[in-house]
Amino acid sequence: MQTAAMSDAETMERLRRIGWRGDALPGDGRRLARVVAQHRAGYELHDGASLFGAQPDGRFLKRGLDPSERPVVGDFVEVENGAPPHIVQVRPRRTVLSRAAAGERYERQLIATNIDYVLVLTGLDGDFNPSRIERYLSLIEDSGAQPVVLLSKLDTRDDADELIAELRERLPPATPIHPLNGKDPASATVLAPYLKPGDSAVLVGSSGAGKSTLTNTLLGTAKMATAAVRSRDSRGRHTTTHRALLSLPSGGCLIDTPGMRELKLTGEENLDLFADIEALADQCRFADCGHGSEPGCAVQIALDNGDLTPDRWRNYLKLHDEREEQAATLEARLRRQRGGRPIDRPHSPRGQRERD
Ligand SMILES: Nc1nc2c(ncn2[C@@H]2O[C@H](COP(=O)(O)OP(=O)(O)OP(=O)(O)O)[C@@H](O)[C@H]2O)c(=O)[nH]1
Ligand SMILES: [Zn+2]
Repeated sequence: MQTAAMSDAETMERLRRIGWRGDALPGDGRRLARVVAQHRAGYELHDGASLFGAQPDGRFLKRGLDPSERPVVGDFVEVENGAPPHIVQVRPRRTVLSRAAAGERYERQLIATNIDYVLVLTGLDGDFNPSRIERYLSLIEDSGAQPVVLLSKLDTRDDADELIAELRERLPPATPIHPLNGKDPASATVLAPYLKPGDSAVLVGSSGAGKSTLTNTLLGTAKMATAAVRSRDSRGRHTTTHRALLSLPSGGCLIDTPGMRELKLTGEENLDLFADIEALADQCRFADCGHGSEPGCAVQIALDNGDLTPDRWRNYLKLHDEREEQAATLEARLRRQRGGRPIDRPHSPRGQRERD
């Protein structure tokens, strides 16, 4: 009995280092593992001790199954031993990062699950772009994961304080913002609260922002290839060799999948960060106000009296247009697929026309 209890405790300890927070281990000779990658040929799993390949059970392959029920990166799954091992069950997810996707019908595509913190990394160099950070935040909203904004390359800029202050003004007050030097271990210690045992984090941001550099600093070794940034556009080359799950010395883990790195807006993200502007637009005299020269336009009034800054309005329009464009592309594609019949559009933020 004693040995069995010991080995359960050890198993639990190992699983905790790859982000497991539950307490019940599966019986029936099954074991628990985490999905770290998905290939055409099957899944790559990690059980806290080693990586191994696995196939999904037949029921996951059934046609018509809601794709969100299939195992995805980040999932904790129960595995039955065999040659090869089989995934027989997906454990309940604590968070779900997803994006809109075009398929046979309009649906969400899962990017990763059981992520506690999304570390949104932006360089304080030419890469610095507050609107892009806002767009990342809108993607993370409703996922259950907490966004954390990281500003790298603090050491390269004398006027960083101004940029940071500007950003603090724009972002929701609860969003943590940490300026840092990704090459300096002392500077990266601000991340400790997000990388405790049982925590899962992902690092997202444009190429060259410093993801590999920061990851190496957190790992305490130079395991990932980093490339010199071309000075003209601050972009690095895509040199990261793919490793999906990294256990950090601090006890937490970092999930690093190509899908996460390519996190993009797709047309269904909500615009809650601009809820104040949406509320303003609802007050325009005309339900279909274009917010140009219409009489009684609440947006123009707010712009005139300074309640709304031109910058924020521009950002809103940019995000809005991007979203509309993506939704339209998606709609056109879906319409082609179903032979020209119109479909229900994803919810549009410009609902004024429906107002009476
Ligand atoms: N001075 C300074 N340079 C940094 C910092 N973080 C990253 N760099 C440099 O920026 C360049 C790009 O960093 P990477 O870590 O390769 O960027 P990445 O986000 O992983 O890029 P991809 O692999 O293309 O996605 C490298 O030359 C780093 O040395 C920092 O905080 N300060
Ligand atoms: Zn208006």
